Amino acid sequence: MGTQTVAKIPVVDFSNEDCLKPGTSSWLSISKSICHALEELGCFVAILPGKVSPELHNTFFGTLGELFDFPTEIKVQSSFEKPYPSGYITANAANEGLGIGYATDPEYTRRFTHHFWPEGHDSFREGADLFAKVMEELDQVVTRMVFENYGVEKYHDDHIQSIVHTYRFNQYKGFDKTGIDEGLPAHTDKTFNTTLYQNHVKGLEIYSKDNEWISVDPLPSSFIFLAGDGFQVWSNDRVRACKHRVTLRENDVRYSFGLFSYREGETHVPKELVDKDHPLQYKALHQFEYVQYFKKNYSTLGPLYSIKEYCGV
Ligand SMILES: O=C(O)CCC(=O)C(=O)O
Ligand SMILES: [Fe+2]
Repeated sequence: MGTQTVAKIPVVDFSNEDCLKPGTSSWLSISKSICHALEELGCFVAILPGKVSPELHNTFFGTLGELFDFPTEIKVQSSFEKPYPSGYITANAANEGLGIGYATDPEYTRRFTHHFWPEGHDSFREGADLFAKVMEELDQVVTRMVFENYGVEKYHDDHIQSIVHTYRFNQYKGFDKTGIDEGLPAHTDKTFNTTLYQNHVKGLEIYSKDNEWISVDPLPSSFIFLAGDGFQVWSNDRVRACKHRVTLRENDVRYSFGLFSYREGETHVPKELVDKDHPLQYKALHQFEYVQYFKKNYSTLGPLYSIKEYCGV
C-alpha cells in the first residue's frame, strides 16, 4: 500500500486487500490520495496485482488481436446495443474501436462474442467479464471514497444503482504503418468516470494544471482511473474532468480498453456541495442526452467541447 509518483501521475497501490474494505486504515489513507489526485489532475493509476495475472493479461490481448483481425464488414455489424455508444467507431486511419453496451452484464458480452465467434470464444468472453468485474469494483470503491470525503456517502448507493457501463476496445496501428501520430485528439470523456487498461505500448497523455502533457507509463496489472465530465458536474467543480489524448510514437500495435460509466437520469450537484465558497456551477445534467447531443454535433463542436458550455450556470 502507498502512493508514489511516476512522471507526475499519482500511482495508488491496492495490493493490500484492506484497501478495498471501507473504514480500514488502508482505505482511509488511500482515499485522501485519490481525492487529491482527482482534484488536481482528474486521474491516477491504480495497481491491482492480485486481480490481473500476467497470463490473463497476455491471453486477453491476444484475443483482442483476433477481434480486430475480423473483416471491417463483420466489425461494423456489431452495433446492436443501445442506447450508449457501442459497436464500431473509428477516429482516424490509425484507430479502430469496438464497443459493448451494458458491459457488466454477461449476457451482453456473450452476444458480442457470439457475433464474432458463433461457436463461442471462452477466453475472450471470460476475460471481458473478468476485467469488467475488476473495473466495476474499482469504480465503486473510488466513487465511494470520494463521496465519503465530501461527506455525502448517503448518496452513494443510489449513485451505484444509476450507473450503466459500456466497454470500448481500441486498436492503434504502429506509427510506421500509417505515419499518423494522433491516435485520439485531446478530449475529456463524456462519462461520469472511465477506467482504462492497456498493453505495453505507450501513448496515453494527460494534461496537467501546469499546461503540460504527461505521458502515462504502462505498469503491469495497473488501471488508469479518469474522472469524466459527469464527475466534474456532480462535484460542483471540485473534481477535474481529465483532459487526455493518445499520441502514437511506437511502431508496435497499441491495444487499450475502457469501462465507461454513465449515470442514468439526471445528475444534480448535491446541496451539501453548494455553499458561499462553492456557488452552484451547473444545471442538472442528463448524461444520455449530452452524449447524443455531442455525437450529433461533433463536426461543429469538436473534441474539446466543454461541459461548462453545455450545462454551466
Ligand atoms: O486508448 C487510450 O488509452 C485512451 C482511450 C480514450 O481516451 C477513449 O476511448 O476515450
Ligand atoms: Fe477518453
